[in-house]
Amino acid sequence: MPKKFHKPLVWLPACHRNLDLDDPGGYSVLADRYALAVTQLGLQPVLYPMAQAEDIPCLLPLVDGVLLTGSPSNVEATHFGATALSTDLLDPRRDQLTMHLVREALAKEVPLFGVCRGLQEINVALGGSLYQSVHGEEGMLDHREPEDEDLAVQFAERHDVLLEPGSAFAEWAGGTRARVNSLHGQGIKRLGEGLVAEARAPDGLVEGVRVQGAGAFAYAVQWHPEWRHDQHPFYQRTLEAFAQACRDYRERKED
Ligand SMILES: N[C@@H](CCC(=O)NCCCC(=O)O)C(=O)O
Repeated sequence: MPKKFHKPLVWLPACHRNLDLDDPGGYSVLADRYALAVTQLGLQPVLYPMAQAEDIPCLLPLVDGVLLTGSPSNVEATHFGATALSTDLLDPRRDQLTMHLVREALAKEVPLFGVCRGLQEINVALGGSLYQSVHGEEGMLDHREPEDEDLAVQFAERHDVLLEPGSAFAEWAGGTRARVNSLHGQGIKRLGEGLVAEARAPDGLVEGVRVQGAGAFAYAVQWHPEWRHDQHPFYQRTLEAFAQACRDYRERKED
């Protein structure tokens, strides 16, 4: 009898990039920092390349959590009733999968955590909308990273977030204010159905949400807790809470 793999499996949907212009086929990619963070939490990342929405009923039962990662690509504006900017880097295959995966993970009470683009995907999948260029909006900060700087600067803490008193975010942060990084041009405009804003940037932009009434862990953040999480207690405790939810989910599945 083959030994059952002991680590909870976490699905990290791929991004799709044309890394080699001589190879129009493109590549399914996952930034190692997400996979490494998941591994360091004692979980096993899985990618499922080429997975499509119709595969979700077969693939979702195989995993114990879903982590929607960030990506330089934008959620296509057509998903929230707007027109994509000509400058948008898009990833329609990722969108097509995650718009369904969000709803099915919530319906099946599979732990769900969204990071950056992942927050935006959850918001749009639940009927919300996005600012396409937060920095172009009156009174809003520029939330983009300094692209010409090295990664340590790009992912450095950039602004405070104000955390809802009594929220899980405040528990993980040990207070109602925390410093976070910021690497995004889109942002939540209208909240999706059932989302509760529990973290906001100084300009009021919603940067942390909870899915109200979710049967399992269901949170999303605009910042990147995977970045050097071992040096940032707020990031670490957020990720550990997701990991524990995946372990609990797996134990319930095995009962
Ligand atoms: N493109 C969207 C989402 C931004 C995002 O996910 N940034 C992460 C970039 C680093 C990485 O690849 O993980 C936006 O600009 O809002």
